Formats: sequence, structure tokens, C-alpha cells
Amino acid sequence: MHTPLGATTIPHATPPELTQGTGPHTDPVALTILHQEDKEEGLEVFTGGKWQSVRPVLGAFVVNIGDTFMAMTNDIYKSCVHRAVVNRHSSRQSIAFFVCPWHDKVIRAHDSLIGPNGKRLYPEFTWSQLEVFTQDSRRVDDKTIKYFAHCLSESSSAE
Ligand SMILES: O=C(O)CCC(=O)C(=O)O
Ligand SMILES: [Fe+2]
Repeated sequence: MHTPLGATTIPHATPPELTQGTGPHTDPVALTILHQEDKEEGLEVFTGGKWQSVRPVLGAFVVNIGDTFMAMTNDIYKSCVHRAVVNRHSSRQSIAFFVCPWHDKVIRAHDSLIGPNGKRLYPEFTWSQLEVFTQDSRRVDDKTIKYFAHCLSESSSAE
């Protein structure tokens, strides 16, 4: 696994109507370990049909499940749609460690996660393939990983 580091600073001088924050998305990586640097709220997760704030807790990390981890666990663990929003009163800073497999490692759910009659929900893939796919298609939402799996299956059956 390797961990590129991302930092987001949303300055309060920018009017909220002119900024997007990060926009709703799922993280394509395996896990995101996020530190919300100050007490300013902004991270929201879409759950139970609505956006809910993930309040910063002093000294705590937020661990976010990404699409790659979802595939590695054959959907036992689900990635979540989240966003970072802004407000007009104060700035907010967060630091994210994106934990992803090495580029050429084949990602395949372990047999113990499939069950006797179940099936593997994703074809084998590498983090490189998913990374390129998300960057090319510029989409990372709750449908991306399924669409990626569909495209991979199509291309291997055409061979
Ligand atoms: O700033 C945050 O709290 C979240 C940022 C985020 O979702 C990301 O970098 O993927
Ligand atoms: Fe994210």
C-alpha cells in the first residue's frame, strides 16, 4: 500500500456560492485517513437519505472506506458518498492520506469473502487501471466502481 497525501484548505474569503468544496463523490482508493485540522465543520456524508455532518473530534481521524476496499471485500464494506462544503464565516483545513494498493498488485476479493453460492462481484483489476479510469472519465460517484467493473468485463470478453 502507499499513501499519497492530500490537503484541502477552503479559505473563508471565497463566497460559498462561488465554490464547490469537493462536490459529492466516493473515494476511489482503498481507505482515506482524514484529519480535520480545526473545529470547523464541513465534511458531510450522505446517509439515511440526507447529508449529515461529520463533526471534527479533537485528536481523532475519520477513516473513510473507498471503492477499492469495497471491491476487495466483495461489497461487504461499502464506500460512502461524501462532500466537503464551505461557509462564509471561517476557513477550514483538512489533511487526507489516501491509502491505495501498489499500482501493479492485482485486486481480487479473498475466497473467504465470497461464500459457497456467492459470486465475485468485480473482475480482477489493478489500482493503476482504476486510477486511470477515474481520471479519464472524471467521475467518481457511487456508480463509478460498478461501471468500471462492467467496462473491464466487456473488454475481457471481447478479447
Ligand atoms: O476535506 C474533507 O473533509 C474531505 C476531503 C475529501 O473528501 C477528499 O479529499 O477526498
Ligand atoms: Fe473524499
